[in-house]
Amino acid sequence: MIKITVPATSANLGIGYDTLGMAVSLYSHFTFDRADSLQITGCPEEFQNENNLVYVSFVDALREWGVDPFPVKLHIETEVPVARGLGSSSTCVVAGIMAAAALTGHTVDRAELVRIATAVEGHPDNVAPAILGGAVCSFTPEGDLPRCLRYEVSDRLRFITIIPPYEVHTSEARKVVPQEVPLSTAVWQMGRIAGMTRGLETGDLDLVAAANDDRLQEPYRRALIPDYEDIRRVCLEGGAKTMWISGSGSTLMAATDDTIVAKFLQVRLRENFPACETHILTCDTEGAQIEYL
Ligand SMILES: Nc1ncnc2c1ncn2[C@@H]1O[C@H](COP(=O)(O)OP(=O)(O)O)[C@@H](O)[C@H]1O
Ligand SMILES: N[C@@H](CCOP(=O)(O)O)C(=O)O
Repeated sequence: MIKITVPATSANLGIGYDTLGMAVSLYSHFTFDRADSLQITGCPEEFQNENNLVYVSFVDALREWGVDPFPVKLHIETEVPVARGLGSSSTCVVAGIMAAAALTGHTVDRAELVRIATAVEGHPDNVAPAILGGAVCSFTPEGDLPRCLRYEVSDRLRFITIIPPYEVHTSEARKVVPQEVPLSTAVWQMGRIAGMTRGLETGDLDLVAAANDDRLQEPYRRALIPDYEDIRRVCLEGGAKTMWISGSGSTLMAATDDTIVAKFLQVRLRENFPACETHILTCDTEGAQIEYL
């Protein structure tokens, strides 16, 4: 039996649509064993069948390597909520591919994992940090494999994560993002992406806040999150330096370098938004892990 642990991810980091992402300290655990028939437990009933994204990714990876699919017993224990912008789908994709390798004795390195996972997920910004840990900037050169630039994130940073009780499905949230932008918008984004990665590395939250001013997706996606303005106000008044939509939402992520501010802000958020789940997270540095049980 094998156990695979995959961190949640905050994709985009506001400014880096489909490009930046960071692994955070919230985890999904998946145990797999060979079985006579497919058995899936620990997830909503609607996912307990062969269309389960973990199993679909498992089968895709096996086919990629020319191996016939076989049934497994899969148990899921997750802290990562579904359709809230914390990369639950990526945890499933990464776990399925890693399990396919582990149960067949196929050796895969992290680059191969990122390649297959990006093909399944459609964009690399969640799967790359889920696999590598840290913050990752990824892009795919024409006809080539995805390239991932991994950044250490300062361990002084805390990410106050506010998870509303409503879902935002990534497929829907992608429809509200304009498909074309003026050159001035492209220029606006480019320098800020470098500012965001440098600020996270050095723990310079003034730089992170200056860089976190997205014009590609956040102005359009706020409307999908009814509490966006109120939560942002409480976060900034409560001492956070900046806040972004995590992935495609509905989760919002605020940053501070002061653990006391983080705690006070969490209390204030819980009072003001009792229906929201809140966590104080750090950057996960390890990425996906496998254990043989
Ligand atoms: N435990 C799970 N088992 C199977 N599929 C899951 C599970 N968790 C999430 N998913 C899949 O991921 C989808 C949510 O993905 P998405 O809308 O991209 O949001 P997220 O930000 O959570 O990744 C679900 O609709 C489902 O297809
Ligand atoms: N770049 C994607 C990221 C989606 O992340 P998720 O965690 O919401 O699945 C996007 O912004 O659409």
